[in-house]
Amino acid sequence: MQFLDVPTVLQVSAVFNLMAALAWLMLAQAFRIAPRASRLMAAAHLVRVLLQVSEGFMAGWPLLLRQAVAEFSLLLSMLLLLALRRMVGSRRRARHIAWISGVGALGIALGLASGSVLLPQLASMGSATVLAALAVHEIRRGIAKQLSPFISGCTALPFALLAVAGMVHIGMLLTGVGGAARPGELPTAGRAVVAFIVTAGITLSLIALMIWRVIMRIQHLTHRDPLTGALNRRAFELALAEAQAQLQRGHGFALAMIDIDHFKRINDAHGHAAGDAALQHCVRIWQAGLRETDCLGRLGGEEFCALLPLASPDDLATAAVITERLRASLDAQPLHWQGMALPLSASFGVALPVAGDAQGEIGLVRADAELYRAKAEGRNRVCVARQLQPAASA
Ligand SMILES: Nc1nc2c(ncn2[C@@H]2O[C@H](COP(=O)(O)OP(=O)(O)OP(=O)(O)O)[C@@H](O)[C@H]2O)c(=O)[nH]1
Repeated sequence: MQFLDVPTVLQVSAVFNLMAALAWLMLAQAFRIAPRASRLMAAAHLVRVLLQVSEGFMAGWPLLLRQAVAEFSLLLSMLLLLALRRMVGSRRRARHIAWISGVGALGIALGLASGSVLLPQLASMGSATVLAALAVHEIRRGIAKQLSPFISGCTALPFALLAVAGMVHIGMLLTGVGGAARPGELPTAGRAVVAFIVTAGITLSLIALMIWRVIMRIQHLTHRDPLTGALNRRAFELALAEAQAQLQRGHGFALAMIDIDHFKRINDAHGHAAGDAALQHCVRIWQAGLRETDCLGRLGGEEFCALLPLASPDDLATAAVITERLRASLDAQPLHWQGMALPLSASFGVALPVAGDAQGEIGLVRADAELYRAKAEGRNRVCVARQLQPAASA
């Protein structure tokens, strides 16, 4: 790549990093989008800018100092992994990142102390490579379920490239092939371009993750009840209409209407906050008892409905078993409120939907009638609708 001027590539890279840092800071400060993750990203880019800009000043510095700045900065720029974890909503603790970075930093320090040129480079590149591989894993775990394999693959690609480039670099350091750059020396044009492409790719990947996160947040706000996290009425009605459409294709489901028993008493005796906590408690318990394919909606107040997909369209017995499990689990787990255990129970009405009822209203009315019966028969029970007989053909 003789036609490429390495200092120019480095300058372009520094300007790119500076713009990216400013953009992340703007997202954090002005738009308040994922502020902590955005600030971490800005910091990671600024480290790279400082490194690239300071190369001119460092020319007269002792070799040891130049090498320390170069290797520790590389490790520090991997701060972006912490930002990435936030964006994909990783629930695992970040302790392993601290361990890998700590071992890397120790390796760099020991290498510098021993006067070796190779060891600090191996330590920083080794830990950066492991952290990049870890980033690929976090992306696959965090978003692969919600996005197509192509999109999650594209998002993970720059991190995979960084891991591969890191391994190649380590190989070159160990074998001496390709004359790995000594600290303070300019990299070859090829390396400068690869570093720039990987940096730009990682930035684009993180921007894509940020957009995905914002979309998920908007979806959550528009589809979920803010108090309990269950689907709101509108989202539940959409899910029901979709399930009705699937019914024509032979995919059955059941509806379980739910109403918490004597809920007013909780509000009256312990206050509205206790009532809110009771609603959250119930939803937490029911969500834990439902499968991923089921959905739970809050239709209003203390009234909920569960939509339960069935393997066979007439399988009312399975729906009754699932609903009974929901009833029993709430009955067994009182709400702990200000040192008291408040018993809670709910009544349930189960019915199958009716074909041709596009919005599922008939199914809801039938389940509601069973719920009414459960209340009338003493509450804390499940009542199941009789199966409708298919209309006799003419
Ligand atoms: N804390 C709280 N209370 C709510 C909320 N939405 C509705 N409520 C209350 O829920 C209560 C519903 O009471 P009722 O419809 O009489 O029903 P109930 O006391 O559960 O009696 P049964 O259904 O007959 O067992 C009312 O007091 C509402 O104010 C909410 O979001 N939070």
